[in-house]
Amino acid sequence: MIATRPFELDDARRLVTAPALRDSKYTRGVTLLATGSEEYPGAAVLSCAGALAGGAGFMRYLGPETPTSLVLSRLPEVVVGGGRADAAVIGSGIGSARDDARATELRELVEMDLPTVVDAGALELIADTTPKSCILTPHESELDKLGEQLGLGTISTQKSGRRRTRTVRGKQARSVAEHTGQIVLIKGAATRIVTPGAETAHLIEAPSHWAATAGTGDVLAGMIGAFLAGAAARSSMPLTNEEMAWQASLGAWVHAWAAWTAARRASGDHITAEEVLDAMSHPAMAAGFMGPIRASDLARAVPTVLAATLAEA
Ligand SMILES: NC(=O)C1=CN([C@@H]2O[C@H](COP(=O)(O)OP(=O)(O)OC[C@H]3O[C@@H](n4cnc5c(N)ncnc54)[C@H](OP(=O)(O)O)[C@@H]3O)[C@@H](O)[C@H]2O)[C@@H](O)CC1
Ligand SMILES: Nc1ncnc2c1ncn2[C@@H]1O[C@H](COP(=O)(O)OP(=O)(O)O)[C@@H](O)[C@H]1O
Repeated sequence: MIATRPFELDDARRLVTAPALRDSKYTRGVTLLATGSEEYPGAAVLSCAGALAGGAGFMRYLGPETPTSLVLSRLPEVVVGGGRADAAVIGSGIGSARDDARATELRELVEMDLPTVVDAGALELIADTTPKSCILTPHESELDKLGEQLGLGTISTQKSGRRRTRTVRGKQARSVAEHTGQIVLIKGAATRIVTPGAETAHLIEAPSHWAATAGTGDVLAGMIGAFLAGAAARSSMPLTNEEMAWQASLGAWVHAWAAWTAARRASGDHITAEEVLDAMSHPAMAAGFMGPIRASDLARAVPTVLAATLAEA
């Protein structure tokens, strides 16, 4: 088992910032999203919703006609078209990045010195590019595929029991991180963030399992993009791998608590930021009536989690 360090409320408190007097939409970070496709237009909306919920100062969306008009009709805050950005999110809702009309732009983003979340169909670009400043966000089967493309073997053949699968998955994420030099965030009930060269991975154990529904990974990718853009815009130097990994971990932690908050709201209860803070302070005791959520419910709960995190300690 690789060594892990749980990501906790105090870590989130250190990382989440509120806008200050001199801030503008640009200083809060510009996020570029090249997500969604004619096949999966909904993922474009969900990833943009994740970025907006995470507090993006300015969002650009680059994509084909159907997802573009869907994004504009659902989220008029988003500006359509490419342009200067502090971070990017690519691949969510793209079946195959190699076959996508944006393939050239996607490859450029993978190889640029720009913090970039590489999700779903864009993961297939990693094996035949020279990636730089990327956070790879595979789920288990995408990690397996990526390992295979990189010549590192698969995990599916080695599955035997939950604990063994987790161990093997952690090792596989570590070898992809070391081989590519990029950060790997492996999604699941437990999410791990592995940084190349770092001994310890960050670990987020979800306080509920209601996030296990289609589209929540798209929300996560967008939210991490917004966090990266904010951190990059605040910094006078390019973000280090370590700083990027902290933002990815923050994204996974906020996402897990947003799922918890949305599931509590599904019971009909009005859950305040104060109650969320109480649950986050004593995660082992977090309880209450819960019910099914949609990915968009999760995105809507993100601002409450951020408000709870920003409360005075
Ligand atoms: N609203 C939107 O627009 C949405 C768009 N989305 C977008 O869709 C794209 C494809 O993403 P994806 O994760 O679904 O695909 P993929 O990487 O192939 O993994 C497949 C995994 O599922 C499993 N599996 C398959 N069928 C199964 C079954 N019947 N019952 C059980 N398991 C089954 C299969 O397991 P296997 O059988 O291979 O072991 C494998 O583990 C991507 O771009 C994403 O962003 C999503 O975010 C959703 C919302
Ligand atoms: N059993 C579970 N418990 C808690 N969280 C889960 C569970 N299963 C999946 N998740 C979370 O839900 C999200 C699913 O992402 P992903 O697999 O990319 O789905 P999609 O492509 O449909 O968006 C991830 O953030 C993952 O950590």
